[in-house]
Amino acid sequence: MSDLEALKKEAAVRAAALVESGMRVGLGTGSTAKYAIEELGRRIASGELKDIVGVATSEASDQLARQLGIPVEPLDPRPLDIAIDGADEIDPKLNLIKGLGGALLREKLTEVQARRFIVIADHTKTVTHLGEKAPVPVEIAKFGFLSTIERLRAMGLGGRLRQPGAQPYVTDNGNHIFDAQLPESFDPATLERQLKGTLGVVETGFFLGMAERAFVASPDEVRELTPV
Ligand SMILES: O=C(CO)[C@H](O)[C@H](O)COP(=O)(O)O
Repeated sequence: MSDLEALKKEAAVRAAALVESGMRVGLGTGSTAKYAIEELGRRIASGELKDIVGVATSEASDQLARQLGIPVEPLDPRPLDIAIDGADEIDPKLNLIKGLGGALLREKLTEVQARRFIVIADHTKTVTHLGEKAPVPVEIAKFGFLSTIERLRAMGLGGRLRQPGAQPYVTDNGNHIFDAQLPESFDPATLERQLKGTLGVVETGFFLGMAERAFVASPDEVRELTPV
């Protein structure tokens, strides 16, 4: 395991330690969230955790959780006790960019319902301002997606349709993703509102004011961050 992977796992184990028997838990998506799901599976297998219910934010996490003996249920209106997930960027207020893994819609639907939303990451994900390193993924309806992209470009956004191969990327919800390059200076909440008001946009990768704390692992220590 590389040093970076070891750091991601360390952050994930710290977050998974917050899960107690009987909790309903939002299960994130991505390479860091995978370590948290594995740790929950380990704690269940050892008898340390009982009666956990997971709500998975992607088909991949659903499958992994079931393989590890974590009971999985669909999202319903009941609150979740906790949700644990990775992020692509984390600013000092714990505003996030998420969705480079493509699961932003189910992640936001799940994590907004969690009493505690805990972010896990290695130190490369921390930024001073959102957009420093990552684009913001914007999930857009497949129908008319080129027209939606025109509307996004007309707002002054650069970026491109996510297309890893011959065909555009398709999310678990059957939509496409436009990875929008963010301007030098912008207000995330204003841009989020504008994007959500744009015809064809399903959801954005801005997760603003949602995270309670983050476990961020650096080579020296795991730092526990709360919004500044
Ligand atoms: O938002 C996500 C998936 O939609 C992931 O949480 C995010 O991309 C971070 O992934 P990783 O832990 O693999 O760096």
